[in-house]
Amino acid sequence: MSARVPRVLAIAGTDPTGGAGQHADLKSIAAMGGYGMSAVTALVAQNTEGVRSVHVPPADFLTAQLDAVSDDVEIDAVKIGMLGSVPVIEAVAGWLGRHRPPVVVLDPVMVATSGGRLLEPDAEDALRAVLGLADLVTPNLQELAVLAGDALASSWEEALAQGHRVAREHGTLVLVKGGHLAGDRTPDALVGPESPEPLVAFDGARVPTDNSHGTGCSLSSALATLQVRHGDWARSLRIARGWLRGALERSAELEVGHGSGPVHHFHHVQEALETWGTVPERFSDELWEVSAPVRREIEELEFVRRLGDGGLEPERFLAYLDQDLQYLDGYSRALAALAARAPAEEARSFFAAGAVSCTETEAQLHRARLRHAGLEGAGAPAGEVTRRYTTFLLAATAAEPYPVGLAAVLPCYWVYADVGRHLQELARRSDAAAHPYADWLATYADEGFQEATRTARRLLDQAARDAGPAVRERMREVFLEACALERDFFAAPAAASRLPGVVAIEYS
Ligand SMILES: Nc1ncnc2c1ncn2[C@@H]1O[C@H](COP(=O)(O)OP(=O)(O)O)[C@@H](O)[C@H]1O
Ligand SMILES: Cc1ncc(COP(=O)(O)OP(=O)(O)O)c(N)n1
Repeated sequence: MSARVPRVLAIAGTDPTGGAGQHADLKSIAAMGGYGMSAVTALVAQNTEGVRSVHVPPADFLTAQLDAVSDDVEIDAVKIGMLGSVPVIEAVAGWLGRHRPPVVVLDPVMVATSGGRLLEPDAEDALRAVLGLADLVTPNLQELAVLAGDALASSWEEALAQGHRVAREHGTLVLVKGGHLAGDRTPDALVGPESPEPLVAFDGARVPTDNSHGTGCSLSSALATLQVRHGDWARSLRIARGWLRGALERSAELEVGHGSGPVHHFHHVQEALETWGTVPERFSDELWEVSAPVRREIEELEFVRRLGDGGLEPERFLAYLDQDLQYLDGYSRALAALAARAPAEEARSFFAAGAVSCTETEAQLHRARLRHAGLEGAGAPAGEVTRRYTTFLLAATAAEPYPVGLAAVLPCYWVYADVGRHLQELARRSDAAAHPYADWLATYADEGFQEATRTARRLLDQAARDAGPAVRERMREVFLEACALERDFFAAPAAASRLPGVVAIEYS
């Protein structure tokens, strides 16, 4: 199973009421955990009661949309819906010839259930001719009959036989769908070219609802997304069917339109949304808000601006590194003290690992860089700010309640990560041909560091939930004090003291 978010492109028509076409596709892709994109084949004036008119933009313009996406984005899957006309089919086939993504699902849309034609009659042959470009074709019963060149199947067995014929003729998988069967069952089956026996078949009781607008669109785009994740059509279909069933069952909650309404694509996250409304705001959000002025001051510091645009003198950078190395020594001890006092295993392991990483990973990086510049680490005495900051951290983590100690160490994760993002942005905007600190700035963006910041923040929120008002107030004070010390630390390399071996570098 792939853990990456599937990037799925829907090539389809529109539905301004949001229930079918690419609107349904985008919702379904997102509901299945994918990132949805869409290229418009046709603009359809329709609602839950029917199709009023169709406008098909020039096929060249569709090609331009498709190229714009594929020139920029790696596409994991494509879902093709309404194509409408021969030139559009040819444009999509031409593009697929140039950029075939790993998964292609084709829903051969011909007629909306509400009645309107969505494929010109003379385009049926052209549509048949491109079926072989897809990995999976998902016709409803009427579309299946047209593709098979047969009358509408009057039984499920007949539908399966038609599905097998289409699969064999075009060398693709066919999903035979029972949504339009008479009766109270809605089976679906995957049929391949080799055997008339379905590869997998599912059955279920029909959901008693008229809200089935866009079920075919939704199912096919969900399948495209899930297939990227699982690489197994049977598994993807089982998951998609379960989800779609819930979407049909909860469709009445939407109250959209007077006809056959849309399904509830996000029924499965509804509960989470309801809970979100009642979850108290995170304490860390409050801390972040009150620290905004200090963070702005940090961004405006000359040292930060010059580090970002690459114009910082190397000596000042080395002096900063030297002090940071000494700071790391104190920070590592503070994290170890916090680990010792952490009430639960997760926090204990997290801060203990942080203490080790300070000495084993980060300090080594600093030392290597200083060595590269001909300096051994910790050349200058600890500056006044370095001493003040580390003393403060050690006192907070050793002598104050655990939540307060946590509030003291958090800015070094969080403010540093935030400054890092700002520095990266400055570096992107700078016109320094070769940014002298690019590799250093890249370490700020390291995903491991960002993840550690998120964990530290979550642990603080946990600790704040269990703390009384007095401790929370103290957490606020200490957090702000640590932010101010972060600011002073970034400001210090502009001031005075001497790093041995470096020309007149001063550090306060
Ligand atoms: N009332 C219903 N209850 C349960 N499943 C349904 C219902 N209507 C459609 N489905 C399911 O929705 C999916 C789309 O099927 P179908 O309606 O046949 O296609 P289309 O929307 O393309 O006309 C299929 O998986 C089908 O089994
Ligand atoms: C723009 C557009 N594309 C496809 C359809 C048909 O949707 P489908 O999912 O096949 O479901 P029904 O609405 O026909 O049941 C559409 N209406 N519009």
